[in-house]
Amino acid sequence: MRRDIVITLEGISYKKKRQYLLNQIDGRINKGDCITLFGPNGAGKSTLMKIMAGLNKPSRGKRSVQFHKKNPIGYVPQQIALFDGLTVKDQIKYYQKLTKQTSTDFVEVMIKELGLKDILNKRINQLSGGMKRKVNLAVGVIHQPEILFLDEAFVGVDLATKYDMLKWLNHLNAQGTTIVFITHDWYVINQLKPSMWILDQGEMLDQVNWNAVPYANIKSGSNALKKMFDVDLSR
Ligand SMILES: Nc1ncnc2c1ncn2[C@@H]1O[C@H](COP(=O)(O)OP(=O)(O)OP(=O)(O)O)[C@@H](O)[C@H]1O
Repeated sequence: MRRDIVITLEGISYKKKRQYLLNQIDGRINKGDCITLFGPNGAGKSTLMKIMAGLNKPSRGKRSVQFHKKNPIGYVPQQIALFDGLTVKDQIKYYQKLTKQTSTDFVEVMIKELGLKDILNKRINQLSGGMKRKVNLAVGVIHQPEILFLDEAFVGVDLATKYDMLKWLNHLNAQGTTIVFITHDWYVINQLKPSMWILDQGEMLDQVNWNAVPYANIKSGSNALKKMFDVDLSR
């Protein structure tokens, strides 16, 4: 079955201070895809994600999008962007209003699935780092985006919290939300079962399914990238 294309990237390059941070990246994201941008520190993952999300303009190349909603993108940044003094409940209400999300059903299901009920009346500055990540995810998807970008959304999250977040993401993906994420966590990759776009030093080396990692073409990659693959294979 042919699925709708959401984003197409053709020959995307990104230059900063005469240095190419991304070089000739091609790719296609279809509706309902789950994709991880994978590679060592400094590979260019966050830079590429920002271009995909329309937050950065490429120096060269073309990004085409086919969106259907008015507010199609959800972007959960590495930095937690919440108001310290607000309660979780008020935080959710604030973003609900801001994004004109009128489906209280969706918000209720999210609160239940993400396990936010017990912390609704807590202020953000009373929450642990992992709990803040959960709330950060909740506000990032509150408007039911067509495509969700997650830049290292699981840093410092314990396994129980991760379980809730992954269950919710799998649920959204099964409902048709396209997901693109960055993580250094193999557990997260194994749970979300994504296609892996393997990046190193601004180059796209291969695109493989998560369970075809042993066959990925990383020959021209750095030692750092090779070590990352060794870690997986020796588990
Ligand atoms: N504004 C900028 N000016 C100059 N260099 C930059 C800028 N932003 C990023 N870089 C450089 O571009 C490269 C890619 O950065 P990017 O944050 O995209 O990598 P990443 O793969 O997401 O890394 P990490 O896993 O550490 O988050 C790095 O070498 C970084 O130092």
